[in-house]
Amino acid sequence: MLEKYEIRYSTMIEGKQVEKIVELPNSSSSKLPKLYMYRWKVQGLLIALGLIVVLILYTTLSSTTVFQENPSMLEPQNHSNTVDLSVFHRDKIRYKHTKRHIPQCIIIGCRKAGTRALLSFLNLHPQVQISKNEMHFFNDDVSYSYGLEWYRKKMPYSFADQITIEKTPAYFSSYEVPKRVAKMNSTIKLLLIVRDPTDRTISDYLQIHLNKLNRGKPIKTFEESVIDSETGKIDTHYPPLVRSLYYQYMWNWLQSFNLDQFLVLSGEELVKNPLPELKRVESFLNLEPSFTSDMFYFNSTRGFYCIRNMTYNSCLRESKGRKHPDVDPKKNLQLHYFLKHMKKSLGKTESF
Ligand SMILES: Nc1ncnc2c1ncn2[C@@H]1O[C@H](COP(=O)(O)OS(=O)(=O)O)[C@@H](OP(=O)(O)O)[C@H]1O
Repeated sequence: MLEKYEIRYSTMIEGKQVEKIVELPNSSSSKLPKLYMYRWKVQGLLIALGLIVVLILYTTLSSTTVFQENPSMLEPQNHSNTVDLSVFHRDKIRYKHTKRHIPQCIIIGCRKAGTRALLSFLNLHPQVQISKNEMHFFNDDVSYSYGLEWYRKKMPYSFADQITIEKTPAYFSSYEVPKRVAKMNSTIKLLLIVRDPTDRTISDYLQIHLNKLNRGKPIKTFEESVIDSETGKIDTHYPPLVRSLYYQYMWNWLQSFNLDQFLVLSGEELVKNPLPELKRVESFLNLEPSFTSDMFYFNSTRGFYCIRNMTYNSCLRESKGRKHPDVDPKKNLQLHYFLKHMKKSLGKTESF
């Protein structure tokens, strides 16, 4: 610790430069040296004060703003479709009094049928909050073992009058899932989007094929994958094929839920024109009519409808809408008949 303090200064005495040193006394009456002695303590105190101010600001702000897009909350009394949603719903604002809720609606599948597009479009509705990630809660034993509270905490914040929607396409083809979902909420609403089984199978194959290619694993053509090289017959255990047998999964779901709890949507219709399919969802979920055609535009480069926003337009990632390999099922009679059988499965499922 410093005991002595001195000030050095130069001055001119009789034309000569003279340097003078004045020693300062180390007494309690000297304020400058005292402050200098305590400068670390003073700095520490200032930093602590700064941190307290930041903490107070953070707690105040985080309790008043949330990542919510909700025009109905901005205009609580006005739920009519005359509200210009393009003005409201795109602003993400965090609100007080929001909570994480267990989903009241789940998009259960099908894989590769347009589940991401459906979820993203539904997210435009002011009364909808979506879980952006696939949760795989009901089909993964480890996740399921964490319990419902774990699942709830993964959900986005929402207002009491909003619906939380989760999508995990693997739910549809997982045997255990219907029972587990029913145990959570036996009156839940379920959205199922289906697609022509042949296209869905090829899309599913393509996804697996590209994953293998990325990991440097051996790859096969579509035909090599669906036809067993030893028997020359259709490999009825090939997962992409099995996953297109919608009817058998639907049967399993109907053991746990009533038919009126499902809304079956068409993947093809969603691609052609999303609005009518979204209107069907709106009325199925008893939501205020809010979807309008100006929310979407057809992007000719992508070949799909995309979301029109006030500040930006957004399409789904490039991995959605890949170019399919040239498969001609008619070249293989067995495959042709198998796929025909699958189409019947689609017909039965769509009639639900
Ligand atoms: N608007 C829009 N934009 C892009 N893609 C669209 C859209 N609507 C539907 N689709 C179709 O969605 C298919 C992917 O389906 P999923 O999102 O269910 O796939 S996944 O199971 O989540 O991997 C994807 O399948 P592929 O064409 O086989 O890639 C698309 O055809």
